[in-house]
Amino acid sequence: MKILVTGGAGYVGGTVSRILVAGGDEVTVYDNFCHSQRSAVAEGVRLVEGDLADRALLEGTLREGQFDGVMHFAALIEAGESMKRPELYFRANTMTTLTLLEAMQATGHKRLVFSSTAACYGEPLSTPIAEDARLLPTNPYGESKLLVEQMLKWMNEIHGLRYASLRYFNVAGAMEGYGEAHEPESHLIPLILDVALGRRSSIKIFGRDYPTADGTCIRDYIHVRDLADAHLLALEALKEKSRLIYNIGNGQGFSVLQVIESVRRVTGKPIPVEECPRREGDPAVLVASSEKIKQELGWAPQFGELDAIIASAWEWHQKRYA
Ligand SMILES: NC(=O)c1ccc[n+]([C@@H]2O[C@H](COP(=O)([O-])OP(=O)(O)OC[C@H]3O[C@@H](n4cnc5c(N)ncnc54)[C@H](O)[C@@H]3O)[C@@H](O)[C@H]2O)c1
Ligand SMILES: O=c1ccn([C@@H]2O[C@H](COP(=O)(O)OP(=O)(O)O[C@H]3O[C@H](CO)[C@@H](O)[C@H](O)[C@H]3O)[C@@H](O)[C@H]2O)c(=O)[nH]1
Repeated sequence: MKILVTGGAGYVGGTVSRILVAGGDEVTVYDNFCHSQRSAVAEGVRLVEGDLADRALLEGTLREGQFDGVMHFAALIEAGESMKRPELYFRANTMTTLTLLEAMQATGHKRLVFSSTAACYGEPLSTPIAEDARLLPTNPYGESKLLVEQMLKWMNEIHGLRYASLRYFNVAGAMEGYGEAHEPESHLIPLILDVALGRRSSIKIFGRDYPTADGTCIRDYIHVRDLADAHLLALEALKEKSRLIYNIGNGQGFSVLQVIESVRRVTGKPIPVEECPRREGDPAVLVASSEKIKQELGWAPQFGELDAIIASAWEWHQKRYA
């Protein structure tokens, strides 16, 4: 298949484009490198350097490529930053996606896999969270993605756009030769691994006063390889189905302190911590029910154990900074 991958120089888009290329698909990456490096682009893909806001370039790329599907990863991704600069997130995530949808409509592209997020749910009323749970984001990042989901619903109903919205929980881990390196890094696991490598002196714990057993936030960590598989299944399913919404998580929650303990076990390094106030906009607990995609598409994640996910990230992190 011919696939357009927006944000293909990033962590998840870079992983998925490598898997697509390895499977024989023809991939075009569209990225402006605002949060990534050119060197992260997979070998064997065509690269278009550009901003999603550039309607003419986007439309030209689509018209020329005549893709079988679009995978849309490009976005700003920091919930914490979105609490300080909400306007940035609505422009970068919501408005640019509208530009993409318009360009797809103008060029006859009908299949989209969209990177949505657990942040659409906000503070859940109960866990694990199913897809029909209340959608009430606690930060503008989540809202910027929920607005896209609402646009997608109407583009589907009125223009027949076929889409899959995958609500990822916390993505982690690495595959052979490629892993998580955000620019700049704000995510818990790579930051703790930096401490293990001696690149940082300690890890900040954002909040010890949450209503959880140890007082720190709980998240559901999903291996990037398993997440990538969900994308391939969703793209394939869109040949038959027209509107898919799925949670992608492991169904098990780990607190910030448990993640730090896991890194200590896996790396054998002491990890000094620094207790800090809460980061604004963080929900206390986000744990997925992913039964729907398992039942409907036969998704079967391979990495159930947090230690295994972290071990894969650790292997890659050490090589990257060797
Ligand atoms: N990493 C996670 O835990 C997680 C969880 C839930 C959802 N998501 C979503 O998954 C997607 C990928 O996340 P990631 O972790 O790979 O992030 P990332 O920052 O590594 O990748 C995003 C890529 O998009 C590019 N980009 C951003 N804005 C652009 C624009 N306007 N035009 C062109 N390129 C642009 C960046 O340069 C970068 O290469 C995002 O949509 C994110 O919201 C990620
Ligand atoms: O230095 C740090 C960094 C993070 N945290 C905490 O660790 C948890 C995980 O944080 P982080 O790794 O930044 O991820 P999230 O803020 O949970 O967001 C991720 O996971 C969401 C889905 O759950 C996605 O929507 C986002 O794109 C993705 O960044 C949160 O409770 C943070 O408060 C710390 O205590 N110290």
